[in-house]
Amino acid sequence: MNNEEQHFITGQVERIFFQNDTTLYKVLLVKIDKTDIKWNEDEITVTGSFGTIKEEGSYTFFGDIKTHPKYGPQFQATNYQSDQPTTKSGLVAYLSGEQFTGIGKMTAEKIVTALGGDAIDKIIADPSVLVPLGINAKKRKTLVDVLTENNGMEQIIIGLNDYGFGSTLAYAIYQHYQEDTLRVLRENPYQLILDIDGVGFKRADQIAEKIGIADDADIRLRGALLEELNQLTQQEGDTYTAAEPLLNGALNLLQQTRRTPVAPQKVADQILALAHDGKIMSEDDRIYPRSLFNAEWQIAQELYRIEKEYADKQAASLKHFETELKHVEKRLKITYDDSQKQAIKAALQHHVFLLTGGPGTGKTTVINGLVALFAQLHHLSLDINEYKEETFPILLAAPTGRAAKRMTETTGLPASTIHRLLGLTGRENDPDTPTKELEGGLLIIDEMSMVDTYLFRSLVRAIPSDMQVVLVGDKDQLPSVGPGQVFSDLLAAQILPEIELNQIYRQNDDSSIIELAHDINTGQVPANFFTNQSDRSFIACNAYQVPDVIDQVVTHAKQKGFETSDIQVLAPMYRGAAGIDRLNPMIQEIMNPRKNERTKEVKTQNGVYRIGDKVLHLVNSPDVNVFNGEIGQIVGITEAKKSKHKSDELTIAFEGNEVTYKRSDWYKITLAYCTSIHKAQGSEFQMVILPLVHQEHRMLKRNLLYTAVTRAKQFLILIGEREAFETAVKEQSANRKTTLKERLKQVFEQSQTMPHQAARQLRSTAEAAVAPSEIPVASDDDTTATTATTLELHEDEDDYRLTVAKVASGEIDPMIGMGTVTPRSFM
Ligand SMILES: Nc1ncnc2c1ncn2[C@@H]1O[C@H](COP(=O)(O)OP(=O)(O)OP(=O)(O)O)[C@@H](O)[C@H]1O
Repeated sequence: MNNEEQHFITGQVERIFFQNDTTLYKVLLVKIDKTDIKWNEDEITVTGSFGTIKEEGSYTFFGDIKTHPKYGPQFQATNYQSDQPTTKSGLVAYLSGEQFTGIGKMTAEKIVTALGGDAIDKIIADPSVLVPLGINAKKRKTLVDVLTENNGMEQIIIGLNDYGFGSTLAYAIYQHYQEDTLRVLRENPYQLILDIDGVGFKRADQIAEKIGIADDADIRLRGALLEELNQLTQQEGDTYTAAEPLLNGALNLLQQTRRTPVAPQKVADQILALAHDGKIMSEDDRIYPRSLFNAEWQIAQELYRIEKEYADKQAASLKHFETELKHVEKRLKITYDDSQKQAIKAALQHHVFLLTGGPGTGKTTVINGLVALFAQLHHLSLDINEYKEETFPILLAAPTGRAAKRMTETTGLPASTIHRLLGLTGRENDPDTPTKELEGGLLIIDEMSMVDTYLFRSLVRAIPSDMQVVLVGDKDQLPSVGPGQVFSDLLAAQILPEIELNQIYRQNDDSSIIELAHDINTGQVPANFFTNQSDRSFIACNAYQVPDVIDQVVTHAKQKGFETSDIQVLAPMYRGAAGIDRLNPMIQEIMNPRKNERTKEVKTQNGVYRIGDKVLHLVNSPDVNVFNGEIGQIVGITEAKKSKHKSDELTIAFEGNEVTYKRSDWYKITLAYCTSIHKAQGSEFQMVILPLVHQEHRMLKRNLLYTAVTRAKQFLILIGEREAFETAVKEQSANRKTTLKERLKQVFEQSQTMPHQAARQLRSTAEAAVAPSEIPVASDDDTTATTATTLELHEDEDDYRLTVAKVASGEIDPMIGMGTVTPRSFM
């Protein structure tokens, strides 16, 4: 319960105005019997998280009156109880009601006469009380089932309300544990950290404290360690960490929530215990979340399986490669250079082949030639209409919707996201979710640099051993948002055949952008970097001047006829004077201002949305075929009173796809006039405007700048501080900590297999980490003392955006499940 003053309303539910099927949130109209609030009418709207609510049922709601900005005063319930009928007639009416199929008034009367006013409690406690009443087994079963279901769920929801969970989380928790919910919460609330997306250590610890779990209880220390291990790997994109940061981080987390120091030795003991139980894995001085440890091994083993099983099989006969390729060249009107030819040949000869190259080096051109030649050699038609019953034998996929669409456009063949290909919804909590097995002869994956460890593991598992696989990407681009750097590890291992294309083709005399990108990659600031060219320019200014300069540039571009979709501002961070949050509303005012009183707009805590606004989708939603990073345009606004769902709605057009978002879905979108560079991976724009300033020095890395620059098709406008650009060119992007390369070597060269227990050297590592001088112990007046690692911002700021959006929309409670967001994120 919260600490605010609690009031109550007892009454009958007259109508359920609204209920959300995927949360427990409901809006009810209640006829008041009794209350301690001042209210002049006999009805009131009550909102809150409830289990099954029956119209005409009698309930007591606890909470307080709150004024909703739109709907006015309502009673916001933090908890409730069902006032079961206790009068004889009330009970009879209830038990002979619709939900008790087959129970008539006579039977109900018989029960109430025999068992009295607390008949329901008696039946739930011991169903055999019905036997002497001569009620047949079928009816007895109905009675017991319906009563336990109604009451069981109700008790659990009431319990969850008691712990302060909002409707979305309460629903997720109930869905996961069902009737075990309250037992899990009582026995080990920290279990929720592992099982429920959105519950973090702090939240679980509040519950644990309430139910008296000791400061140094093993489960508490383990909860902190597991959360810290996940945070450390997720934030940095690593697949493992070391004992020392893990121990320090966990100690810090433990101290932050309860302020009582815990002996480092006790926490170190729990690292050992977790490793012993196989909950975390360790090897040498590395400590892995179990799922990532397994995923790296499985990737290596699956690739080995594919390679080995294929070795005996006959690859396509390449006797007449040159002649066959000539036909293809003629048809595609191209002459492949030597390395492109080699790439096509190698892809046809090998089972798994890696192709990398910078922008404009002909990767797509090679894919086209490969597809054509593969079809020619296997006598396959590339006309999709000829495959009515059978699956199309060439599978093309990319990690994002937009990259998949580009593949379709450039090859003329169907391409999908990897998620779609595998039948994943993107909402899977468990990275180990089983997927479909793939069918076909050739699989080509583009934009491989964006594929993370988990997704790649799912992909390779689904590949049958008679399928050839070609992985295409640009190794110098930013790595995936999720953990790992799969593509660069695969290349670095030098186990699988690979070719790098170096010759730049997409270039004419006027274009200097691609050349610039390649220069950036060498780590040299080119002499003409800050000199204006026909297709790019540099405007020097400091962080505080950036918005003004962008204002002028965008206004000018609009006057010149550039459309909203042509102009893309890309920035490294959300916050700061030159950050995305500052720039988006400003550009919105230029590109899509409020024209007059009648212009429709809806307000959110993050600003306003209008028809015509460019918006970014922040999560994967395969159910509506919209993916993380896709940009759409608002084409409709429907007010709640006119909408079927009684919620304000936005209709957004994505390429060839219109989707309606209820207000509760708005956390999935944000304005997209300016987006993060990470979100722009896999997309290209006519004009890219790129502000970089020194304030963002943590983010200024070569691969970030390279990725941003390579998004520009026609014009590139660099804005900001010279030294920020110079830093970005010079700062080699730090490699992520991963061991996929080693696993590949272990499996391919030494025939090793994944060990079941890897706690070998952990004891000494964990003990060594317990060096008291290195452990920050917050003093009483220093609740913010923390290690550098936990306060560092995530390289991928997009997690921040999603979390803030969720908080703003009420989807998540700001106190819980902060994910990668740290306290500083909210400053
Ligand atoms: N051998 C070649 N001869 C002539 N033109 C070529 C050759 N190879 C590629 N090109 C042309 O160069 C341009 C870029 O090629 P392509 O799109 O295949 O590169 P890419 O590596 O896929 O680029 P990006 O990664 O930027 O999409 C295309 O216009 C293509 O027709």
